[in-house]
Amino acid sequence: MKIFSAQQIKKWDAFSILNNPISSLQLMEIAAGSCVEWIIKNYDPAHSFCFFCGNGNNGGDGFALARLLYEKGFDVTVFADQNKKFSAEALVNFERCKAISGIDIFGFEHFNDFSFNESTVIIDALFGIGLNRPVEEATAKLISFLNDLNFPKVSIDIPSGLIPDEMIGVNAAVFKADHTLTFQSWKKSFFHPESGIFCGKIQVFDIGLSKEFYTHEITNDYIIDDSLIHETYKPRSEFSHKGTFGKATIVAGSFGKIGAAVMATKACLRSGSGITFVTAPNCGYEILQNSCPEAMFISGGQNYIVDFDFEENSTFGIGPGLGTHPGTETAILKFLKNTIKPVVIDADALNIISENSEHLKLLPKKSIITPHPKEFERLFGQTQNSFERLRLARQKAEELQIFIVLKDHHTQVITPQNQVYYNITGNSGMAKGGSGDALLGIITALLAQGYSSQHAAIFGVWLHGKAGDFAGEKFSKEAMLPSDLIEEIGNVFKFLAKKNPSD
Ligand SMILES: NC(=O)C1=CN([C@@H]2O[C@H](COP(=O)(O)OP(=O)(O)OC[C@H]3O[C@@H](n4cnc5c(N)ncnc54)[C@H](OP(=O)(O)O)[C@@H]3O)[C@@H](O)[C@H]2O)[C@@H](O)CC1
Ligand SMILES: Nc1ncnc2c1ncn2[C@@H]1O[C@H](COP(=O)(O)OP(=O)(O)O)[C@@H](O)[C@H]1O
Ligand SMILES: [K+]
Repeated sequence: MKIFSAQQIKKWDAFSILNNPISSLQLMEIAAGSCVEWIIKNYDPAHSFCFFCGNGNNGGDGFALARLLYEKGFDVTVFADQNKKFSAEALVNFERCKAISGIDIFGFEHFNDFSFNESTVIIDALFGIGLNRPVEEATAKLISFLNDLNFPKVSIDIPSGLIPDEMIGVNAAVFKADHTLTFQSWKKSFFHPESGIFCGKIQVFDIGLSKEFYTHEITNDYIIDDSLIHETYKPRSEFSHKGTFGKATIVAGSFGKIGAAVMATKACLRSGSGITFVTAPNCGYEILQNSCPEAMFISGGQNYIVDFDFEENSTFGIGPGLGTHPGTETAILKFLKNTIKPVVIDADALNIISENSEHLKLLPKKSIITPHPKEFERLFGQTQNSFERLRLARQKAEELQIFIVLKDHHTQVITPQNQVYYNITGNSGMAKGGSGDALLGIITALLAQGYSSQHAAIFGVWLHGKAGDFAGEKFSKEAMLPSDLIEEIGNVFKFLAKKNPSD
């Protein structure tokens, strides 16, 4: 699914109004109507709703929603600033609200005296995607007051104070929602940790904006959604043999970190690799042969890897638990000098590369690197925030002609063509040592099976997150282990096969 900027979303609204038999006011009514449906499903009529509406169209959504909820029998109170000019659509909906005697409307100055009760739900319709300057002091105070109240909080379209495409300022006033009910598409700031933290759970409602605009409007930002995955996933042909699904070699482990090699190898085996090798130090021999009997062991040293050979037919995934011993460093750099085939690189292999910027040039074109934010910083330098980090990643992916998998809550896959794919599977149960090792194994297996680097990276992060979600459901986010995630990979493939009409 494409992600558009705030400017593009405004163009999309305008295009839809111009080319479809629909007015701006009708769009607002549809938007408010979809919020009502969600509220009815989630809150019983004993709840009372307290609206905070701005003077733009986001406020207009709020007024329309307040009226529709009142008509459904909910208790509704509205706060708004009648001294400031409303947008045309906001004014119409404000007047419609005002005409209903059962809806009390107060000025913002009265928010302090209002008696909120236990059943209150706060609706934030102060600012939407039209915020174009920092929130003024009085409104910032209101937002801070509301944030301190211990009631459920719902934002309309975007938490007020967030900028849809950019980093927020230091100490910016932002409404902290439990739920964000957004229209037509995700906004970029929902994915980034500094701003995403304000959104709570996100619901996206289709309000019927033009499909023609969506098809033709150009963007470089995408969400990895189910339809993209179904297009990417290649079911296995029954007329096949182990050679059909490639050879993968995991290079991992050192004394005390053989577990990393086990997890990467198991994840690789579970993700469909035809023939799997693991190059590890001898101290891991028995552990690996016992835990991953399907994988063939290749010795790379005694307690850490000091040598391993390039093998033309194999796809290499290198890094988990390697350590950064000078012998290992020499082995990794020698390998990279001798290979031209795309490789998957993570963890200590990235740390070794980051010691000298010249090493980056050894990465074969179309390789996939999977840094977490700290590893990214070691490789490419410090950035002030995740938006800036992403900009730098785009630049580096293009410069080096590699794919960067920037790991995060919403991991980003950055292509050499300057595209960004945001992942929306995965959960905080994966914030545990070992999750990254599993990801390396998954991506290596997909690349070995003939998926392109782009597809292996995109499908890999989605699969990893989805398996993490399945494991979280089974064991809880607290208790789930990266090993449980690996065990769930099979259920993700079953889920895909079920949805695939050709199967
Ligand atoms: N038909 C449609 O288009 C649909 C639109 N929809 C809804 O409209 C929302 C976008 O509405 P919007 O563009 O009117 O702006 P909004 O987000 O309400 O912003 C506030 C307005 O206030 C102003 N302002 C800006 N910054 C400010 C500040 N710091 N402090 C004070 N004032 C500030 C600024 O005006 P200015 O003062 O610059 O003239 C701006 O116009 C969108 O998020 C969705 O909810 C849906 O109904 C679907 C159909
Ligand atoms: N809160 C979270 N939400 C979603 N995914 C997460 C979260 N925390 C971690 N992950 C995922 O888990 C993996 C962690 O990788 P990494 O930091 O390299 O761990 P390690 O090297 O310890 O195995 C990444 O793929 C990351 O996206
Ligand atoms: K809002």
